[in-house]
Amino acid sequence: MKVLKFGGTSVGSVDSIKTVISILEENLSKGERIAVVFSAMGGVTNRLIEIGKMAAAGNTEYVEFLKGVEERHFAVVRGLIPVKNQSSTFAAVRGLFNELEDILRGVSWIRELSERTLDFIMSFGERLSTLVITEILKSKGVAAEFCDARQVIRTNAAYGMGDVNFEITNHLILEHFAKSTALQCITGFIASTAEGVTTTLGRGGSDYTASIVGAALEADSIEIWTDVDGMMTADPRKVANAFTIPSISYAEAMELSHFGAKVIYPPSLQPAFAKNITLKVLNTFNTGFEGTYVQKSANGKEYVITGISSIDEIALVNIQGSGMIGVAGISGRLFTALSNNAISVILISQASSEHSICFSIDPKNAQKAIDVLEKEFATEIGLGHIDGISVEKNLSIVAIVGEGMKKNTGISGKLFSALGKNGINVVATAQGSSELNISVVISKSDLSKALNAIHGVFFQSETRSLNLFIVGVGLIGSTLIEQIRNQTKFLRDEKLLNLNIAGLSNTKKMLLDPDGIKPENWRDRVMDEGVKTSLPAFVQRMIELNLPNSVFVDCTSDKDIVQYYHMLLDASISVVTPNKVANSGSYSEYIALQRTALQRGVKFLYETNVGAGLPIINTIQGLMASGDKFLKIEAILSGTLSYIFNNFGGDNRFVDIVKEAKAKGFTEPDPRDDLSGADVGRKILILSREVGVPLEPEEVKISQILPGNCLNAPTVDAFFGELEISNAYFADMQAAAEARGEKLRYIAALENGKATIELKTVDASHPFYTLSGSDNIVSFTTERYKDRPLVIKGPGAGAEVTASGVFADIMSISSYLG
Ligand SMILES: NC(=O)C1=CN([C@@H]2O[C@H](COP(=O)(O)OP(=O)(O)OC[C@H]3O[C@@H](n4cnc5c(N)ncnc54)[C@H](O)[C@@H]3O)[C@@H](O)[C@H]2O)C=CC1
Ligand SMILES: N[C@@H](CC=O)C(=O)O
Ligand code: NA
Repeated sequence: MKVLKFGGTSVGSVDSIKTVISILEENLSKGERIAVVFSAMGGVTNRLIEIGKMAAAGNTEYVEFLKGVEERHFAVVRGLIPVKNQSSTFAAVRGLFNELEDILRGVSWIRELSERTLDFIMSFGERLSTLVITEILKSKGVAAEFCDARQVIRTNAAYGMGDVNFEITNHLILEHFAKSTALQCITGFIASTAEGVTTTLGRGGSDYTASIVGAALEADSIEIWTDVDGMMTADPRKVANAFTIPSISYAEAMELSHFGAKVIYPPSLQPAFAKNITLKVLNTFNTGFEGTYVQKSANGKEYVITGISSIDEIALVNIQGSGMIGVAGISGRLFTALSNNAISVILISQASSEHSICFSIDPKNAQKAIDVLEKEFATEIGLGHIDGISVEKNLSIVAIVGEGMKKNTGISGKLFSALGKNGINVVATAQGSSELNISVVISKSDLSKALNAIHGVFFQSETRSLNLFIVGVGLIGSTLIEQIRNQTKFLRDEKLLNLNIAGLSNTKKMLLDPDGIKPENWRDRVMDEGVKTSLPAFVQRMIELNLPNSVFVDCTSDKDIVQYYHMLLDASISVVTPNKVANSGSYSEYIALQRTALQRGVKFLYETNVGAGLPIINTIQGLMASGDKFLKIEAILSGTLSYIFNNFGGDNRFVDIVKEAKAKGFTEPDPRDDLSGADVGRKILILSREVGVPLEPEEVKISQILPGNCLNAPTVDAFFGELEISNAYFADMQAAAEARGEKLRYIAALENGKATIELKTVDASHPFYTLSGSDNIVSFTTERYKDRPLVIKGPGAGAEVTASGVFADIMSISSYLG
């Protein structure tokens, strides 16, 4: 025997009822004995309540509303019963509506709607839907019988939530089913008292009916047909990556539902659980899908936790005082007082110091809880043994649930680290000794971020998302987006990582879209949908969006953008940038950014500040962390100048080589920054700081290679004009070096705490002699690399190598966030 139950949306329209009929026919065709329970058509119960209230208020418009309800049922009859068989069903439906109209007329006359009357009015929902579907089945030749559950389910007279008398009910059900072999179509949700007065079963009522019937008949299974793909790992409206849980235990289902999962209401399934009946949650609108099995013990678990649940809005009450330490009975009195006042407690936490107890409740009970407790502990408060009672609102609870917690260690570590890395503060926490659930109380504004971050770390085999906000889409920014585009498939398939570009800004327009801006059409979208660029608004919006795993990518050379880094890091948003401005300002600024990132548990990464994609900063940080000491750095740190000195000579004009370097994307947005030595100055300054020498910008000694007229040119155009007329100056310099068999090299050095940059000539024996293209070279002499320095060499400027360095920084954040 199998019991099937179809919910409101499953029986809500002609089309969905067609599917229901075919599901039933398929079961019958297998020769399986089944019984079926129906809810009212979707929305009808609420409509009937509304109609009842309108009638009680003397609002005669209820008549129109009732017509609407009637029409929905008529439409089903017209749509699914052959014309020749329709009239008797129309008459039966009309008969029920006549009865309902009479009652409502009475309600409107007396202007009173008791719980008892409301139960009776609501009963029409299930009676109508079940009647109509039974007739449809009969018209198709199925031996079906309408079963009014009021004949077989007995409750007391607690209207709105009747208490079932199982002894009598089980007996009545068995007796009823012994009488007939026809398919029983049972009205969900309703029951009656011994006197025959109609009652209802409360929340999850039709599931309860199925569960009561299934348990009484000792069914092999119960199928709950609903409008979603079973129970999900998290609320799919909040977590886009949520997926169906294939198998879940009764206990887990209970825990998840306690924390708000609405697909099934396990307390109503208790009778079935008690008889060990397997439950399946299936989707009428996706019949091929496996759905969720709910069983005594879940099998084949792939993940250590089963699901994540939450309560959107709770209040946290805290009671504390030195007089509570070691005093027995305080918590007993506390919770008794709450219980006597019908205040339900959702979560309790007490530190072992016994100095305080906090618990969470529905916020609508917050004031009542304070009043009750202030009264209960008036004496202790008066004596100062209890400091007082405080309430914090705008909080949410997130709970991870799963039997896997009993067997595995490190689960709470993983939970708290996911929260920590996303800057989510945990206000209170509780773990039951059943080890089935760990709950955390957090700020309501962090709820969606927390759910997504936690879901990401626990359901690893699903794709994780990193949310990128890219400002500046010039050479490096646009190349980065292109690289992301080319890697999207690889990262998704091989690394289970989704790089979601959630924001983009150029100097004119900006666009933020948490659902992602595709790298294929970002230009069009920013142009068409973007709004006028405002950096403060961009940053503000990012912080408001509060997406998990957010990364701000600054691909500008803007000096003012840096002021936002603090704000971003402080909001637990990582920052990745090739822009050197932040790290080459004052030392205090540099160190403050490092500290903020550290404190907030996020990353500030800038490998491309020096040598573009070459692993220079990472190498230093690795050596420093492992205790090496830097004695000397010698380096060529300008891709532009390297390119110039590698290619200038012969018939080439200096100005043309500079223009070539610019065209190849080696120069700074303003090439004067390269030729003036300013860019190299920033780089050696950053290296100094990384190796622990706290220099200020003005302490870097830069010797100029440019003649005064070029150096002082007011605009980029004027600068190129001056270069045109200064060719001889550079040509002489180059020729002199060549004559000696040497090459011009602009070398930065750090030694004995002093940073210098000089134009030198080197002969063939010098390690810096053989360079080509935009090569950078860095030589580190350290205590460990003393006799033979550690050398890093390669292209140190250009779109591809720089963008890939930025990309690598982004990837290292993704592995950090796990
Ligand atoms: N080109 C290279 O080889 C390397 C460049 N870098 C650094 O990368 C950064 C970008 O360089 P490129 O892409 O070559 O320069 P670029 O000039 O091509 O791109 C910078 C873009 O940022 C935009 N921008 C400036 N301020 C902005 C703001 N407030 N909001 C939105 N957009 C803004 C500009 O309009 C421009 O489109 C610079 O900081 C540079 O120092 C670092 C290493 C190597
Ligand atoms: N303009 C810079 C680019 C890298 O930082 C250079 O030429 O090295
Ligand atoms: Na680098």
